[in-house]
Amino acid sequence: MQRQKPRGPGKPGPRFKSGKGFKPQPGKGNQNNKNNQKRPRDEFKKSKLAATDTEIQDLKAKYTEIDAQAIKKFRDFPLSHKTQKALAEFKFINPTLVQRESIGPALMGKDVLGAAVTGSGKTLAFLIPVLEHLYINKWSRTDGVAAIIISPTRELAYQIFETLKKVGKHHDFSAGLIIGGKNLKFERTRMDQCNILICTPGRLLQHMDENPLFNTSSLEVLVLDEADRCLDMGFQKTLNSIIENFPPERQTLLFSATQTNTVEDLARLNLKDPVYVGYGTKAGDSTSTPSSTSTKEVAVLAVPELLQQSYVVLNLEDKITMLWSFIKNHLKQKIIVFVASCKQAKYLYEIFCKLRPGVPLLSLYGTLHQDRRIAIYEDFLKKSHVVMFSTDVASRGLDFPAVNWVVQLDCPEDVSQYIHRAGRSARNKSRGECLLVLTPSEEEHMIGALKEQLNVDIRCVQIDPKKLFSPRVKIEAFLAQFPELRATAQRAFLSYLKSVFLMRNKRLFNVFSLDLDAFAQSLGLAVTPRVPFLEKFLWRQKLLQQKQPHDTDPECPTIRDKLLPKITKKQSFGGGGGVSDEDDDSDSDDEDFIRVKRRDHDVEGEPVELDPKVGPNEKEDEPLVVPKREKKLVTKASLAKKALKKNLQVNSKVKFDEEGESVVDGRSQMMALARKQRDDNEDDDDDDDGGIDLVRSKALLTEEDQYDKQRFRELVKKRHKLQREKLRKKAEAAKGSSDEEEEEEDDHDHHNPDAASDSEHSVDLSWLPDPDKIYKKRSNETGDATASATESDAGEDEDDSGDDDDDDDNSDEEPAYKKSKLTNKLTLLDTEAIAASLLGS
Ligand SMILES: Nc1ncnc2c1ncn2[C@@H]1O[C@H](COP(=O)(O)OP(=O)(O)OP(=O)(O)O)[C@@H](O)[C@H]1O
Repeated sequence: MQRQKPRGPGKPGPRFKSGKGFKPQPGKGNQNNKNNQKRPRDEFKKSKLAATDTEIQDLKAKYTEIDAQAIKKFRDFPLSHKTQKALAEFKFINPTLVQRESIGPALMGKDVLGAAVTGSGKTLAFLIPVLEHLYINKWSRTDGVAAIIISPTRELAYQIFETLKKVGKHHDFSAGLIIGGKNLKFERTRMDQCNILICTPGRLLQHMDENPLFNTSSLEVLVLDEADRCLDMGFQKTLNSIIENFPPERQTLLFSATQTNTVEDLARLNLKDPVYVGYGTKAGDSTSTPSSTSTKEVAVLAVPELLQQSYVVLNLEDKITMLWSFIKNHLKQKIIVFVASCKQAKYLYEIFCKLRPGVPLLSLYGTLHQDRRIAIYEDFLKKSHVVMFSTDVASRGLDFPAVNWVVQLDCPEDVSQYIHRAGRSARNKSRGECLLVLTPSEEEHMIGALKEQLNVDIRCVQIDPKKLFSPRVKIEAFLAQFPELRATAQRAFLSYLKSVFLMRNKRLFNVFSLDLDAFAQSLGLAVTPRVPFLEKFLWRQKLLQQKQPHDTDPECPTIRDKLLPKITKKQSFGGGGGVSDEDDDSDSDDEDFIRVKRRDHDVEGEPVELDPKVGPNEKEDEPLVVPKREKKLVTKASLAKKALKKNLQVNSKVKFDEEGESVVDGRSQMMALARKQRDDNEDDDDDDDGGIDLVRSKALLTEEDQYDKQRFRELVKKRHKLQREKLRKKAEAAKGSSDEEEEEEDDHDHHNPDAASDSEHSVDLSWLPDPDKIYKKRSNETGDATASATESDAGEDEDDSGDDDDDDDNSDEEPAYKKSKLTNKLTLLDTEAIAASLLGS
C-alpha cells in the first residue's frame, strides 16, 4: 500500500535556472559571483535528488522479492542507505526473528500483528518500516504528521523515542515525544512540525481535543506498541476517540509480547488482511476469527528461553521478611521488585531506605513527578547493583540492561502480566531469573494457569528459615519514631487490600481470605487500620441478605467474621462511636486512591449482589461490581466547605465587660459577615475546585484593612474625649474660685433666652479659661487679629468635641501654647490650659 504523499507547502523545488547560454552580465559582478558559487551547489543538490530517486525506485522494486527465510543480516533488506548506516553504527547487524518476519510485510505497506517474546527487538521491527515509509515517500519536515506511535506508558514512549533517535540518526525527519507531565504549550507549538510522533494515549487525545494546529489528516502509519494493553479496558475509550480522528486509509502495525486477536479489536483498528507474525493457528469458533474460518490465529505466549523461573509460597505477613532476606543475600545484583500499588512501592522504598540493606534503592511508580520518573528510569539503566521497587508502570517494554532478578512480590493479575514483568530480565539472549511470590490461596490457580498457558514447569523453592532475617522490630521502631512513615504504612496496607478487592479473578484474589491483623503487623503497624471500603461492601451484603434471608450462608470468611458484627447502620453510616457521616466522606478519599486501569473492570455499574466468601475453589468470574462511587471528586477543600456550611464554630471567643455582659466583637462580626458573603458567592460557583481565589482574598483584605483603620480612629477619638473630660472636671474645680465678673455674665446669660438655649445644645465651654481675662490686660500691646484668632480656636475646640479628625486635619492652626507666648506673664490657669491642650493633642 504505497500511496502518493500529498505535496506539502514547503516542498523544495528548483531555486534558479541554469543552462548552457548562461553568461556573466557586465556591471553585475557581485550577483554573477554569487550565481557562479550557487551553480555547483545546486547541481550537486540536483544530482543528489536524482540519486535519491533512483535509490527509491530500486528499493521499491525489491520489496516484493523479500524472503524472510533468506535474510541473515540487515543489509539483506532493501533499506535506505541512511537507515543501513545507522544500524551498522549501533551494531545492529543480524535481525532477530520478529524483525526478519515483520519488516518485509511492513515495508510492503501491509498491516502487521507482531507477537514475540519480551526483549526480542520488536521496537526496531516497527521503527525501521516507519522510517523507510517516510523516506520512500520523500516526506519532509513541512509535510506534517506521517506516523504516530502509541505506547501505554511514558517511560516506554521515552525509550522508543531514544531508539528512534539512534536508528533515524541520518534521516532528516522531525520527531516528537508527546507524553503527560511535560509542558503542553511547548508541545502544542511544535506538534504540527513533527513527522513522527511518539505518544501516550491520554496526551495524544488531549492535543487532538485542545490543539487547533494539530492535524492528523496526513497520517499514513499507526503503530501500537504493547497493543494488547493499549486496546484493553483501561484505554478503550481514549483509544476509540483517537482512532476516530485518523484517516481510515492507513497502515497499522501492532506489536506486543502478549498480542490481541479479538475480532472487535481488529475491527476497531480497521485492519485489512493483516499479516500475523509470531502467531500459531488453533481451532476456534468462526465468530472469533477475523476471516470467519474454523481456525484462529493465536499469539504464542512465551517467556525468554534463558529466563529461570521459580516461585515461593508464603503467608502475606511473611513477604517483607522474605524480601529483606532476599535483598541481603543478593547485594551485588540488579533487581526489580514488582508490587501491586504505588503506595506499597513508596512504603517499601522508604522503610528499606531506613533499614539500609547495603545496596542502592530506587522506586518507580505512576504518582511520581514525570521528571523524577525519567531520572529514576535513567538511574536504574546505569546502575549495576541496585534494587528498584516498582508498580506495573515498569512491567511493559522497558529495556533495562542486565537485570539479574525480577521479584513479583504481589501476584500478577494474569499470565500476560506475569510474562511482561518477568520479561524485564533475560532480554535479548541474556540470562535472568524471576521469582514469583504467592500466598497459599494464590498458588493453585496461578501456577495452574502458568503451566497451562506457558507450557513450562516452574520450580517451587523452599526458603531456608535460617537464612531469613526479620526486620519487624526495627520497622516498628521506625514507625513509632516517624509518624509520616506510619501514615505511609497505613496507606500501603489499604492500597494492597484495595488492589486485591478490585481484581476480577476472585478465584485467584480473595481479599476475605487474608489475615488483616497479621498483615498490618508485618508492615510495622501496631493497630490494624480500618478498611472502610470493605466495611461498606459488607454492610451492603448484609442488607441484601436481610432482604433475601434464604440466601444467607452460614459460612463466613475471615474478614467478614471480624468486620460484620462491629457494623450497625448507626455506627457505620450514622453518628455514634463508629463511622460518622464525615468519616464516610473521608473514606471516599480512600476509595479514590486507586485509579482502576486494569482490564474488564466494571467499576461504574450499579451495586449488585456480591458474594464476599468466594474462595479459591468456588465459581470463577463472579461479577464484581464495586459500590458505586460518587461521581464528584471529594477534595479536602470541599470537605472543609461542607463543615463550614454546618456553621460549626470551633473555639469561638466571647468577651465580657466589667458588668459581666458579653461584648460584641465588631471585628469578628465583620469577618463572619465577609466569610458568609464569600460562601454565598462560592455556592453560586459549583465548579469551584478548591484553592485560593486571589481577587476575592484581596478584596477581603482591603475591606478588613479599612475596617481596622476606622476602628483605630474611633479609639483615638475616644481617648481624646476622655482626656478632655478630665480637663473639664479640673477646670470646673478651678471655677469655684472664679471672680464676680464671671457670675454677672452668667446671670446675664440666664436672662438671655437665646444664650440659654445655645448653652443647652452646645458644649459647655464655661470650663475654658476666659481668653479676655488673659488677653484683655495687654490688648493694647496685641492687635485685634490675635484676639479673633483665639476666639476661633475656641470655636474649633467645640467642633472638635464632635470630631477628632478635624483636630488632625486642622493641624495648620497654631496651637494654643504657641499663642500664649504672646503673653509675657502666665497665670496658673493659663499654664493649666496649656498643659491641657498639650495633653489633648
Ligand atoms: N537486531 C538486533 N541486534 C542486536 N540487538 C538488538 C536487535 N534488535 C533489538 N536489539 C536489542 O534488544 C533489546 C530489546 O529490544 P526491544 O526493547 O525492542 O524488545 P521488545 O521485544 O520490544 O521487548 P518488550 O516485549 O519487553 O517490549 C534492546 O536493547 C535492543 O537494542
